[in-house]
Amino acid sequence: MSHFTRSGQAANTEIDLALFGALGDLAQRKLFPALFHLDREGLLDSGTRLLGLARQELDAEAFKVRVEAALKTHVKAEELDRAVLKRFLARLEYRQLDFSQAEGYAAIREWREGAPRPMVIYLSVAAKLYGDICRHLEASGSLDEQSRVVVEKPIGYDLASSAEINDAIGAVFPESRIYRIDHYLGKETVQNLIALRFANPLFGTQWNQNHISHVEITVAEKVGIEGRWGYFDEAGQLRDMVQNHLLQLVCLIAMDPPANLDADAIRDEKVKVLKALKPFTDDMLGRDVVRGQYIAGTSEGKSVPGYLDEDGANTESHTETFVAMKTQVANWRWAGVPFYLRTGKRMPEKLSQIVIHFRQQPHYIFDPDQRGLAANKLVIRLQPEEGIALQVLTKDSGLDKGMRLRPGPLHLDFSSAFPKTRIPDAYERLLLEVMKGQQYLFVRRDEVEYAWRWCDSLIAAWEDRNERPRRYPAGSWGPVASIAMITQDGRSWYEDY
Ligand SMILES: NC(=O)C1=CN([C@@H]2O[C@H](COP(=O)(O)OP(=O)(O)OC[C@H]3O[C@@H](n4cnc5c(N)ncnc54)[C@H](OP(=O)(O)O)[C@@H]3O)[C@@H](O)[C@H]2O)C=CC1
Ligand SMILES: O=C1O[C@H](COP(=O)(O)O)[C@@H](O)[C@H](O)[C@H]1O
Repeated sequence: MSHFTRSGQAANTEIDLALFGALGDLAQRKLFPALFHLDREGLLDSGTRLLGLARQELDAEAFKVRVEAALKTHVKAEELDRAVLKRFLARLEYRQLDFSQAEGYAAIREWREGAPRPMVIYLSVAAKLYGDICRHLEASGSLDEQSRVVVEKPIGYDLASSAEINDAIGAVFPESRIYRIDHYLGKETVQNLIALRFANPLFGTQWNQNHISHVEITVAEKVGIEGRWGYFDEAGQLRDMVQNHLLQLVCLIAMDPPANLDADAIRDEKVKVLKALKPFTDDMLGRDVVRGQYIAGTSEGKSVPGYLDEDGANTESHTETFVAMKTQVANWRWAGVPFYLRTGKRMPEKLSQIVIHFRQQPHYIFDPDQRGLAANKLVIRLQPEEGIALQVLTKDSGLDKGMRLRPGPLHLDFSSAFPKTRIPDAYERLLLEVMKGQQYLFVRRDEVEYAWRWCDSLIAAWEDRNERPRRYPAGSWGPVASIAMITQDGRSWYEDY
C-alpha cells in the first residue's frame, strides 16, 4: 500500500510489526488504539501482521481478548467500528518471550520466514532491555537490511548510560533505521509550530531577541504517578519530561529555519539549539531552578495522597514531581531572552502551552495609565483545546472611551475552525511515519545526548546540594517559589487558562 508523504511522493506502508512489551501500559493504552485508528483510516496494509511479545503465557485468543478490552477502554465507542475491530484482531499473533534471554527469539525468525514486508520492531519496554533485545534479534537471524527499530524515551538515566544504550542499538541498526520516539513530536499542535514559524512571514521576521522579550513553556499534568512509582522515582520530572518533551519544544521554538523539511535538516537545527543551552551552575540553583514534590491535596474535588503516600512509595524519596526553571539559548537570535519552563504532576489541570511574549513598542503614545497593559503575546495551546491566540491591543469601543486600549485575542480554535477534522493521537502519526520510513519526527542520537549533557549539569548541581524538593499541595500550580522565580524578573506566568 502506498501513502502520500509531505513531499507528495508515494511511500510504502506495508510492514509487519513486532511489539515488545505488548501487555504493558503504553502498548495497551496508546499503541494498540493508535494502530486500530490507522486501520480504521485505511492506512494499514491488508497484509500487515502484528506480533505481540510479552512475558506472560497466553495463547493468541487470550491475547486478542486483552487487546479488545484495551480498545474498548481507550477508543471511543462510536469509533470502534465492528468490522474494523474484526479485521484488526485478525492481524494479531502472540508469542511468550523473556526478552533478556536468547532462547525463544527463533520464534520471531520463524514468524518472519517468507514475509515480503519489512519488519518494524517496537520496543515498548524499559530502555535497559534495548541492548539485549537488539543483540538477540540479530543473533537469531530475525533481522534483514530493511528492519527498523522504534525505541521509547527516556533513553538512559544520564549521558553515560544513554551513550551505552545508543551504542548497543547502534551495533545492530544503522542510525537511518533507528526511530527514537518523543511522542510530543507526534502531536499535531507540536508539528504546527513548524508551520506557524516557517510558513508565516509575519512571525518569521519577528522571531528573535529584537522583538521577543521572553518565552514561557508550561506542561502541567493533572495525573499523579498512576501506578508507575518504581519507574518514576528513579527518573523524576526532569528526566521524565524535561530531558525530552520540554527540550524538544524549546528546540522547535528556538531553532533557525531548516533549509528544507528533511529529517536531518530539521535535526541539525535542533542540535544547534541544544548545544547553545546555557549549562547550569551551582549559583543558579536557588535563583533559576525550583524543584517540587506534591503532598496530599485535591484533584477534581477529591482528596488525593501525596507522592510519598502513593502505592509502592519510599518515604525518604527526594525525587521531584515538579520542576520550574529559567534557561537561556546563548546565541545571536536569543541573547538575553529567558525561556521559563515548568512542568509537574498533580497540577490543577492538564495544560501544555507555549507563550511568546513580544516586547513593548519602543515609543508609547497612549494613556500613561495604560502603559502597563500587556504587550502582544502569542499563546500556543498544545493540549487540550488546541489552538493559537494572538493577544493584541485594540481601541476600547464607546464614545466615552477616547483612545483607551483593550487587550483581546485573535483566536484560532482548531476544533471550531476545522470542525470535521479529528485530531489524531501522537502515536498514530508516529507509527505511520515509521511505516513510511520517514524520520523527521524522530530524535537523532546527538539530540538525545546534548539534551542529557544539559540535564546532567543540573543533576550534578542538585546532587551536590542534596536538598529536599519544596512541597506543594496536589491540585496547585507548584511551589510558591516557582512564582517567585519569575516575579523576581518583573514577570508572571501567563494565567488565562
Ligand atoms: N506508559 C507511558 O505512558 C509511557 C511509557 N514510555 C516508555 O515506554 C516504555 C514502556 O513503558 P510502559 O508500557 O509504561 O511499561 P510497562 O512496565 O507497563 O510495560 C513493559 C512490558 O514489558 C514487559 N517486560 C518487562 N521485562 C520483560 C522481559 N524481560 N521479558 C518479557 N517481557 C518483559 C512487562 O511485563 P511484566 O508486566 O510481566 O513485567 C510489561 O508488560 C518504557 O521505555 C517507558 O519509559 C514513554 C512514554 C509514556
Ligand atoms: O512521556 C511521558 O508523558 C506523559 C505525558 O504525556 P501527555 O501526552 O499526556 O502530555 C507523562 O504523564 C509521563 O509521565 C511521561 O513518561
